[in-house]
Amino acid sequence: MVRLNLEPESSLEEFRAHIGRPPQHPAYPGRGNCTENFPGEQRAAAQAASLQVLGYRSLASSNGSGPSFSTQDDVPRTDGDGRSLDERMASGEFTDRGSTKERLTRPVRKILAKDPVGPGRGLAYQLARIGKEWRAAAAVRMPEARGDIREIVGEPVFVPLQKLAAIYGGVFRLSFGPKSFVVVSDAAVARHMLMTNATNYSKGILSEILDFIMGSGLIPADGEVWRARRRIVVPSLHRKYIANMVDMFADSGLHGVATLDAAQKAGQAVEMENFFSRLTLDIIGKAVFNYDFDSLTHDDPVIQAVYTVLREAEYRSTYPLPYWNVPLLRWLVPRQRRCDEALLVINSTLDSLIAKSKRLFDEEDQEFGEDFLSDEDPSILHFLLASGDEITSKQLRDDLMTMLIAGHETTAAVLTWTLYCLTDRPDVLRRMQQEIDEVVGDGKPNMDQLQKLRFTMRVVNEAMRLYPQPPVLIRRALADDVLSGFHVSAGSDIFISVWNIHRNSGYWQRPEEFDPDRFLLDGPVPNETTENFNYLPFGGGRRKCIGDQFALFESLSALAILLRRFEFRMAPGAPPVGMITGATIHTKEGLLMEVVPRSVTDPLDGVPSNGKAIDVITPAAATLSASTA
Ligand code: HEM
Repeated sequence: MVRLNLEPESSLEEFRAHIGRPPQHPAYPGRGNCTENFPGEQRAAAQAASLQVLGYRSLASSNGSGPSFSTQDDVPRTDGDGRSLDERMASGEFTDRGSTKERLTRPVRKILAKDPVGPGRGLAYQLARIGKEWRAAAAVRMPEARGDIREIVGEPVFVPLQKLAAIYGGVFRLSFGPKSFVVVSDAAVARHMLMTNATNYSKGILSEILDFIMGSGLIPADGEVWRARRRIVVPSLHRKYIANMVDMFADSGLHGVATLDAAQKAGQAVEMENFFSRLTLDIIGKAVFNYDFDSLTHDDPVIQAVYTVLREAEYRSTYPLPYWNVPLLRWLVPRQRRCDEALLVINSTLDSLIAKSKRLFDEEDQEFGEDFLSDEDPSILHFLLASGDEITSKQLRDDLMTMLIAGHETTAAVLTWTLYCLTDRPDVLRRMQQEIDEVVGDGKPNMDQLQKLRFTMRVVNEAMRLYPQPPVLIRRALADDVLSGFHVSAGSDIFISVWNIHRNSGYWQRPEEFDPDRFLLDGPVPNETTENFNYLPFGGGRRKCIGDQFALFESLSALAILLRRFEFRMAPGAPPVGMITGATIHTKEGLLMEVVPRSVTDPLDGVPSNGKAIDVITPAAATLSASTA
């Protein structure tokens, strides 16, 4: 049961008037309409309309007409009085009411003003004057939504944040009792935090949550440790390394083809989120430490351990009480014991991989070029060892673990949501297949070919706009700052909602629509710079993703291989896809698809190839309907 009590602290209209902005918020044009000069009911209706504009794409149900798209619960969450958040917002309940003190003293002022004799009227006048000051003070305070932490526990957090941003604007405070966060949905503010004034922001809560798993790896690290590690790790993903990896991407993709073939022959639908999770785990294992999880074929304790800690990190990021910091509870609570056991499995596996790589490196007896590439071990681990950096095993483990996690579920989520976006856009799918047929055909896609898949790339770019992974970036202010005119104190925790920025009708036309053509085919591949920080799929500034090129080539390769060989349709009776949040956006019920071999004619020689895979490495074994969670 959701108990919403999100009460604004100051008046947005007053704020806008105060700083002389037009009443229509530039980032949320719908807002201006719904709050300006409207009596209550009209305002409520206008708010409802603006929520619809910002609301969710509601696709038809999955039985043949596409999956339905829902929030965490398919039934709208309701308050104690039975009303949903949407209904309560539409009723105008959250609309700003200026200063609370002014509001509370207003009835007294009115009574005093009726005093026929002088003193009451004098007091009323004084109260009115003070009330005006209170209202003026409220107008420059950051808008504030107050609530109950339970409202967002278990719900995809970016969903209520989008609704609240529609009311409170591009920068507002979200408070739960004594805890509060600043929510940023404004591209200019994001640019300020990520680039112009990036040194003022640390990873804050994220470092605290990820400490048990990534230690001082690049994602949670801050300050000098981060600077030193970034300088050393970034060169490991150089262009020659990625070119080297492209062949491995193709081999893994073809391994995936064999798995899908087997599922299809057995008449089984395939849960594609799970499939992509396994495919990208296999790829990142080889890329980072030359380890073949082979999770497409089987489950083993290491894979289980990886998922146990991943889910634990997600659980901790939304659980209000960090009881796992209490040693006794950590031992008493079964899920915490399981997590500790999983960490032991992972750490000892990583330690033995590091030892093996060191051994190989010592035996190699060869001079490396600047790229430190080795045929025997082309991994990032080898690079880090060969580049001669003095590094502790613990730091090495933290770096590897960070890249394993950063590069795995993000790419899996991008592929999952790309495929999802295609489920009701056969026209887009056909154009991709045509491009893939012409450029790659049945072979293994190489780097040159992948670079020519310009339309396929735009499809991935657009899927990352609609489903950014992660949907929210987390920061903590190290010193006081001013965001969009509002004072933010040192120590404030801040969420940059990439989801909101990517779906903002002030930045994007028809923001809820999947439209790969919004990015010009002959233009540059869109990124935060080309799109003026309205588009942040890989973040921006000095903490920008270091694996963006790796991930884009990996995604293109997987799509080129799979879409050449198969048609993907929602499986009959598949549950609604839904969304839940973790570090990335997960489906709620999986993306259950029917996989049908594709019949194609090779555009080069006109011979039907039936899209058969060349060089299938391993016969398929896994049934991919089991959840990895
Ligand atoms: C499509 C896949 C991927 C997406 C969407 C993605 C997204 C992101 C984003 C948004 C950030 C910035 C986080 C922040 O500012 O708080 C980030 C950082 C990072 N990513 Fe990626 N990533 C992907 C793939 C990869 C891969 C394949 C690797 C490694 C091989 C990787 C390694 C990292 C690392 C190490 C950081 C931290 C950089 C730093 O703080 O200095 N990512 N990623």
